[in-house]
This record gives sequence, structure tokens and C-alpha cells, in this order.
Amino acid sequence: MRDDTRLFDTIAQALRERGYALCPNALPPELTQALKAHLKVMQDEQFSPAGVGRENKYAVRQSIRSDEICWITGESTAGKAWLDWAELLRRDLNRQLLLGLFSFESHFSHYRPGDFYRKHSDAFRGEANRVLSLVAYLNDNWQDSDGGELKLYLDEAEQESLLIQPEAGTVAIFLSEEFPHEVLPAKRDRYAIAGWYRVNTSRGDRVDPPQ
Ligand SMILES: O=C(O)CCC(=O)C(=O)O
Ligand SMILES: [Fe+2]
Repeated sequence: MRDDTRLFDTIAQALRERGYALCPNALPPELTQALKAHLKVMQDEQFSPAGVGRENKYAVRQSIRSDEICWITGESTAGKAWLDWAELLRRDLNRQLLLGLFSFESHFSHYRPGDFYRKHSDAFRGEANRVLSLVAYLNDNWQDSDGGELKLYLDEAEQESLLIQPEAGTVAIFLSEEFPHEVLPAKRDRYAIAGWYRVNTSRGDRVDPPQ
């Protein structure tokens, strides 16, 4: 596998300074290829409507998000390669930023034309579950006119925001509690992976994250 030390350094520095990192061409090209090839052979039935909320509050709410997802378990070669890469990043960020990231969960997402995910936060303040969000994009030749950007709100008043195009190889990483964001509707199919690093908040009889 190629050496991603410099990329991980850049990500760590951006997280330290701003709380987010946007990196075009960040995924190793052979990993991007493998994930795209895997998406092509995946059947539509492997995807199911995405929900919102955690555990017993989880529910499909198509007025909030209309994409379909498939959790990545590592059973496929491409899925395993992705999890391996996310693990290298986890270890490096823990070493550099002392974040204590403990586990990682991620899913493929498919937004059909017109699909969206309204403004949301990936974690709830004070509930130290999802600490860091990692999104990787898998779409070739994305054009401005295709829409489908990730809109990341940068300040409390949500006046300032960034638009990120879901171009293959681009990776967006941000502190889950700090940056509300939304997925704008696209004019073409939009494929991505969304993932979250969590800290271990297990205590007493409650195991969290759930096994
Ligand atoms: O696909 C994206 O750009 C972000 C998706 C997202 O925000 C999520 O799944 O929580
Ligand atoms: Fe999100």
C-alpha cells in the first residue's frame, strides 16, 4: 500500500487549525477504483432507505433524507480495503491529535437524481459518540451543473458555508459536533461513503457503541 503519511499529516494539521479538512484526490487511486467497481456489481437490493437517529430512535424519514445506504462490513475485498485505510487514518489521527478514536462505522450511500439530506449534525452535543465524520466520494467527472454538493456550515450563525463537489477521490473530514451540513439534490446518481469515528463511551452495563 502507498505511504499516506503526508496526506495524514495534512489532514491532522487542518483538523487542528480549522476542525475540518477537504482533500481532493485523497483516496488512493486503486482504492477508489476498487470501490467504484464494487458499486457496479452491487445489487440495488443491497441498499435500503436510510434512517435518522440512533438505536431505538432510528426511523426512516424521507422528508429529511431520501438516499439509500448499505453498511460496509468488510466482507467484500473493496469494503475491507476501505476499512483498512480508515483504520490507518484512525491510528495516525490518534497519534497526532490524541483524539482517542475507538471505532469506525461506515456505509455506501446512493442518492438518485433529486435525493437530498437536509441540514443535520452527525452527533449531538454532549453525547460523545460520533467524534469525526469522514466522507469519501466515488463519482467521475462531476460538473458544477450536476448539483449534489455537500454544504458544510462553518459558523454558529450559519452564514458562512462551503460547497464540496462529490468528485471521485475527494475526502471530507470534519468534527461531527461542530459542523452542521446538508446534501443538496443532484441531477445525476451520486455515490459516496459516509463514515464516523467514535470514542468508547461504554460504562457499567451499557455497551456503546453497540456490538
Ligand atoms: O454524502 C455526503 O456528502 C454527506 C452525507 C452525510 O452527511 C451523512 O450521511 O451523514
Ligand atoms: Fe452527515
